[in-house]
Amino acid sequence: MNDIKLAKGIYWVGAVDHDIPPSSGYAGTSYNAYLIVDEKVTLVDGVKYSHRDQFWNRIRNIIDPVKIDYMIVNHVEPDHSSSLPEIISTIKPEKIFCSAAGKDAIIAHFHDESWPFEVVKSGDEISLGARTIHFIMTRMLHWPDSMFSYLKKDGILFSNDAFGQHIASDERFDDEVDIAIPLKGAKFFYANNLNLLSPLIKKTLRALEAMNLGIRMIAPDHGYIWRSHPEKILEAYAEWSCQKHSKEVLIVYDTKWKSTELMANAIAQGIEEKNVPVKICSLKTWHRGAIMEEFLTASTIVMGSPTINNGVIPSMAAFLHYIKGLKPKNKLGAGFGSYGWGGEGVRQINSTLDDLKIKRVDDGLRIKFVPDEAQLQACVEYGHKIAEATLAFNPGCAKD
Ligand SMILES: Cc1cc2nc3c(=O)[nH]c(=O)nc-3n(C[C@H](O)[C@H](O)[C@H](O)COP(=O)(O)O)c2cc1C
Repeated sequence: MNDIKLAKGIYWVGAVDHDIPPSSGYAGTSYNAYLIVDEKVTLVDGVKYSHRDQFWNRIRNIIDPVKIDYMIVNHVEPDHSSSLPEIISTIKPEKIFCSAAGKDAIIAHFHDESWPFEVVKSGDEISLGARTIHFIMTRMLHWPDSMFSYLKKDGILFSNDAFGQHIASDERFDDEVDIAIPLKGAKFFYANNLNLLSPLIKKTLRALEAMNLGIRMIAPDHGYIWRSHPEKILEAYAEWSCQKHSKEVLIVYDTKWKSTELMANAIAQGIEEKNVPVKICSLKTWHRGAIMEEFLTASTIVMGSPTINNGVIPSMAAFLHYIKGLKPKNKLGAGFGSYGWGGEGVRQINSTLDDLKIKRVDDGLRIKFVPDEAQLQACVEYGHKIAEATLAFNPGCAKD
């Protein structure tokens, strides 16, 4: 097993996981942990318990684990911390550095108050010998305990889940692959985990800039390490947290007997006729996470559902619930669907758009049972209207 070095004396000692259930919406991930060999040998974060063998083998390849003095816990979510009891009992660290909320969360997970906690706050520094670590609290990004650890001499920011990507790969660094690959993974991660925290992310990015740290590398807890292009992911986060988007429409729908599908296709035709890019995402084939990844940078969402039992079809109900939690801002929306009698489905879509303060094109388009030629033409014209509203929609950067 070859050592994977970020810089002299600084190693990746994480684990790659190809065994993620398809329900997650991504094919695999890595749990990134880091080892700094200095006078005080320091471990930054752990890995998921199921993948600890890879982690221990990597560490043993470099040093006897009992020689580790310090443990830093940047984030207590179990994919990084479920190996902690075994790590602590094996290495018996002199100190465990974490935030105040991190200490609470570690105790609430593992119920052992005797561990040698050393609570740190923003601006605190510890010396490892030749190197110094500077701590930056990033509360609620994305858990209350989250913090960054910045290795000053080497300019490496250990950023826990921020800037991460759920990708299982043989390569570890952004410069070993096409940069579009880690950026796409980071976009999925942001859209599905962080979008609701965008105001806080903007604030954190501003604070990081003001600190003028001279970051040379960003080492997240998942996916590729931003070794050569840290500026690319910082720029991407600045754009995503502003909820900047291109003029593009997503049609998200489901159908039982295909009438809503006929409507979706005709609406898409109308949008295309006005030269606005459009993607049709059937909830039967698209994972909600992939839809949110697209929606992060698309201006307009058009959601379609038949009315089933006085509401939307269950797959759309699940999607509306999901999108509500992620709080997209600065967007335009519309609803449509086929119905038999009451037609409440479109009203339910409208109500979610209103709750999210997504600007509605209008009250939506409903068609009784199966659309005929004239009704399909009305759908094409509805597509024209959505495209025109999209072209006229220029909201700028989202307000905090
Ligand atoms: C189980 C079931 C429940 C339904 N409940 C309603 C309802 O409460 N209100 C309504 O307007 N239509 C209701 N419908 C009728 C459908 O909305 C109608 O068949 C519609 O055309 C289906 O659209 P689709 O072809 O896109 O699936 C129901 C249909 C089914 C199969």
